[in-house]
Order: sequence, then structure tokens, then C-alpha cells
Amino acid sequence: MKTLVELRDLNKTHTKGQIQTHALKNINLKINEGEFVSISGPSGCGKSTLLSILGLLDAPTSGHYQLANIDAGSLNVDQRSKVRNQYVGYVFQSFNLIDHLTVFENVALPLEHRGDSSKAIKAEVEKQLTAVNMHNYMHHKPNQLSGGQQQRVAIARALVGEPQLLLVDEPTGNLDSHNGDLVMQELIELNNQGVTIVMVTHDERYSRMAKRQVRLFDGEIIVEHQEAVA
Ligand SMILES: Nc1ncnc2c1ncn2[C@@H]1O[C@H](COP(=O)(O)OP(=O)(O)OP(=O)(O)O)[C@@H](O)[C@H]1O
Repeated sequence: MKTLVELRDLNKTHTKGQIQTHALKNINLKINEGEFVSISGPSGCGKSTLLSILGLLDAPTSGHYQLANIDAGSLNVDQRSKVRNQYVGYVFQSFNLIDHLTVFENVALPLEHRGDSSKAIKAEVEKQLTAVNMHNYMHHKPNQLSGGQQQRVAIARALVGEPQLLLVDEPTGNLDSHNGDLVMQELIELNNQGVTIVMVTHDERYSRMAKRQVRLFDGEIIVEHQEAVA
């Protein structure tokens, strides 16, 4: 198995005025291609900070972050956003879809930014919307969809550039249990097709659905559990 993510002795301190918070402490974590890892733990334990660093939205204060063959911990802001666009798909708790655009247009956005041809965009968007069972809703606007459907569109948008790493932050947090279950099934299905997923959740039921579970407490990894491979 190829290593996709490697964190070594990684630390993150947030500074706000006079107050410093040591949000991540000496994190060591290796994630192989094709894994489904959940990150859980109580409020304030550092889950979102860890996901932001993995997603190159933020930089570590010290330590090492290797993403594929890139030394991702030492990039400047511009380099980080380039690598992020190429390697990472991000799904947010609040979907973050653009209300005045259709489902198709929302999913097409990352490819338009990349300058792909309209023919290539149409093929890729339709492929990803089919993968999340939302191809019949291409011309709908986000406010015409249920929360679960919006989250599936957000997953399609995150996957449309074929990223190597899919990061999902509390994907079921704004959903009722029925829609939450559907989104989780979708993520499990995508992982079965080979997508590497790291998911933050405070919901124990969903964290247990990941093949590998990492639990944080006060900025440190305290427990790891991996499903036995049959
Ligand atoms: N931008 C910031 N500035 C200052 N402190 C921050 C910032 N972001 C997070 N923190 C602090 O870092 C610690 C970890 O926060 P983080 O958001 O990563 O936790 P979390 O586990 O995701 O919490 P929750 O489950 O409540 O979302 C907390 O003590 C938080 O107050």
C-alpha cells in the first residue's frame, strides 16, 4: 500500500492576542491510499485544526507533513492553494453550495477555475453526479433539495477534480439521521471504489463505520482502532 499522508511530530499552536492554544501536540499519523479514517473526540480536542492542516487550509507550527510526494508542511500560501486544488477535495458540514447556481454549475466550478473545456466539464460533472445518485437533479437549485441531497452534491463537487484525498468535516452534522445515514452510505461506497477519505465526526455511530478510527483528546491521538482485514 502506498502512503498518501504522513504527519511526523506535528504541532499547531493558535495565537489570538495574548492567548496561545496548543491545538495539536506531536501528532504522528500515516494514511495509505484507499483508507477510510475517522477522527473523533470531544469538542475542542483539535479535530478541525487537524483537518484544516491536512486540507492545506492552514499550516502546522512545527513538524512534518508529507502529502503524496510533496513536502506540504513548508509551502507558502500560494503553493498551498495550488496543491490543495490538485490533491484535495473538501466537504464542509454546511455544504457551502452557491444558492443562485444550479447543481450542475456548482459541481462544475472547480473545473472552470482549472480552465477545462466545456465538453470535458460536462462529462466529468455528469459522471460525479451519477456517482452520488444526483444526476436527475442537475438543473435544480440547492434550495430545492433536501439537506442530504445538498451534501451529496457537495461530495460530487469535492470529487470532480479527481483529488487523491477526500476530507469531510462533520458531513452529517446538519442532517437528520435518515439523511445522515444516506450520506454515510455514499462515503462508504466511494471508499469501496478506492477514494481515500478522512472524516471528522463527533458521532460515535458514524466514526465506527470507518475502517480505521483515530480518537483525539486535548490535541493528542489517544486511541487508534483498525478493522481487521479479512
Ligand atoms: N483560529 C483559532 N484561533 C485561536 N484558537 C483556536 C482557533 N481555532 C481553534 N482554536 C482552539 O484550538 C483548539 C482546537 O480547536 P478545534 O476547532 O480544532 O477543535 P474541534 O475538536 O474541531 O472542536 P469542535 O468539535 O467543537 O468543532 C480549541 O481550544 C480552540 O478553541
